[in-house]
Amino acid sequence: MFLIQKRLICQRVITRCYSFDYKSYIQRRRLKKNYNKDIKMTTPHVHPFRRVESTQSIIHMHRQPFNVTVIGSGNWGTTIAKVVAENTVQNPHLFAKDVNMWVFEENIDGEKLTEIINTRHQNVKYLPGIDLPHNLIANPSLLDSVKDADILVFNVPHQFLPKIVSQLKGHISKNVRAISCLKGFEVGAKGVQLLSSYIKDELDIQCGALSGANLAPEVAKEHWSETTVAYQLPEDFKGEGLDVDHKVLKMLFHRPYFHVNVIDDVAGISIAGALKNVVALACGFVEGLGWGNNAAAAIQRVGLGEIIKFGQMFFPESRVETYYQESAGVADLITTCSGGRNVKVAKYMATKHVDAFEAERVLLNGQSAQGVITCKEVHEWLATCELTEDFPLFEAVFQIVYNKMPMDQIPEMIDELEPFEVEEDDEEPPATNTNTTTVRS
Ligand SMILES: NC(=O)c1ccc[n+]([C@@H]2O[C@H](COP(=O)([O-])OP(=O)(O)OC[C@H]3O[C@@H](n4cnc5c(N)ncnc54)[C@H](O)[C@@H]3O)[C@@H](O)[C@H]2O)c1
Ligand SMILES: O=P(O)(O)OC[C@H](O)CO
Repeated sequence: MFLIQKRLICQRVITRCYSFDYKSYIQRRRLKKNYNKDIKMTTPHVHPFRRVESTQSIIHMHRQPFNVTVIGSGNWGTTIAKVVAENTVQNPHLFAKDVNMWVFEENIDGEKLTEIINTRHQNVKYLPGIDLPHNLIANPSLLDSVKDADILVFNVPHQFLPKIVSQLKGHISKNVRAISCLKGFEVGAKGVQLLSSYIKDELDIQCGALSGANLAPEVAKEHWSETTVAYQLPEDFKGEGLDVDHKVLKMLFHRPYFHVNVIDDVAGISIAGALKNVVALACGFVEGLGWGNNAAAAIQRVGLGEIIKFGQMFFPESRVETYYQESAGVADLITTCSGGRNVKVAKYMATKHVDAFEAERVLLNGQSAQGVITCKEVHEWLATCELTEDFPLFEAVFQIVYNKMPMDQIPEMIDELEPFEVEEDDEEPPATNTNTTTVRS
């Protein structure tokens, strides 16, 4: 036995030494191992295209690395810009190092926010206390920030999106690709639209989405979390290595502390991300009323049901599995209902007896609780379809926020109990023998 083993080892060593280049074999194994680890660590020398023995590998193509611009610099906008800028430095073959971040300019104690970000490398207003990479360049001009971009990452509170998109119209090439990190809907002449579809339609560019259980302050501090990116290859996809695909997106967003799963269900992750903010407001109301964890859990249960129903009814292309399998689904619902801004605003409304806008003003220092706007958009859409009664929790949130409905009426509003009817049966019940078990063949 010992002899056989020894012979096998010798054979392997000989094969490695003489039949091919052992060093490159080890190198390839290392690259493959890193890639298979779902790119847990990204280094300048490891990217998915280099290990592929393909003539279309990115190192053979005549394309410059992708330029990335982040549009938005709020709490999440700045956090995602940090994530992206860390990855562009580490993957110079794939991405241009400098990342432009469009900043809605404002003065902070006499200084421009863009100047503060570019010199002190902190967004002192929207992400204080977090050091930003030096290759993240704040730019107050929207058009200048996008002029060389291959990839646009949209990340603004969604009420500002239409104006931004209208300014961009006519200035963006069809070959640009985009990811929307926004949570909300656009309700207008086209009915209810995903924000990624809105961007796609308005700018004529392919757009996916990023959404997950991602409270920005935790991601910014590099506490581990997961997210979901969803993207569908466009009809004019240029090919691997020449265009944005799932691998490129993973390289752009995945960090050791921010684990990315890339799928193609753009609708599923966007619906879940938008609607969980409405559910979080309801959670905040019952928390503010002092009703405790059971009430919050009940709200989340009903809320998840309405989220899935909304998806199935209006976006049948969304997949039910996404809601429970992906970070963008139930995980985001849980984290937002535990510690998000929507729940804080709603709790403050309940305890201080102020409206949502006053609560936002007092608590958020210019940030936005997106559920406040989303519940109105959802109500408008459901009212148009005469379906408000089918979504009693969403409707209750709207009525509380905009029509001062008392919060303690939520349980009655969402009560689903059907009246229990006893069926009259005149027939004799069949004789049963409780000691026997019927085995079906
Ligand atoms: N913050 C989070 O934890 C988080 C996490 C995941 C997703 N999101 C989503 O990301 C999106 C962006 O959220 P955020 O947290 O970055 O924003 P935010 O709530 O921090 O909003 C502040 C931003 O809005 C900008 N702003 C103010 N007035 C403006 C105007 N007139 N035009 C354009 N911009 C203006 C400010 O300059 C600032 O950049 C939202 O849809 C949100 O739901 C947020
Ligand atoms: O702070 P919120 O309530 O806007 O929620 C933040 C994120 O959407 C959580 O993923």
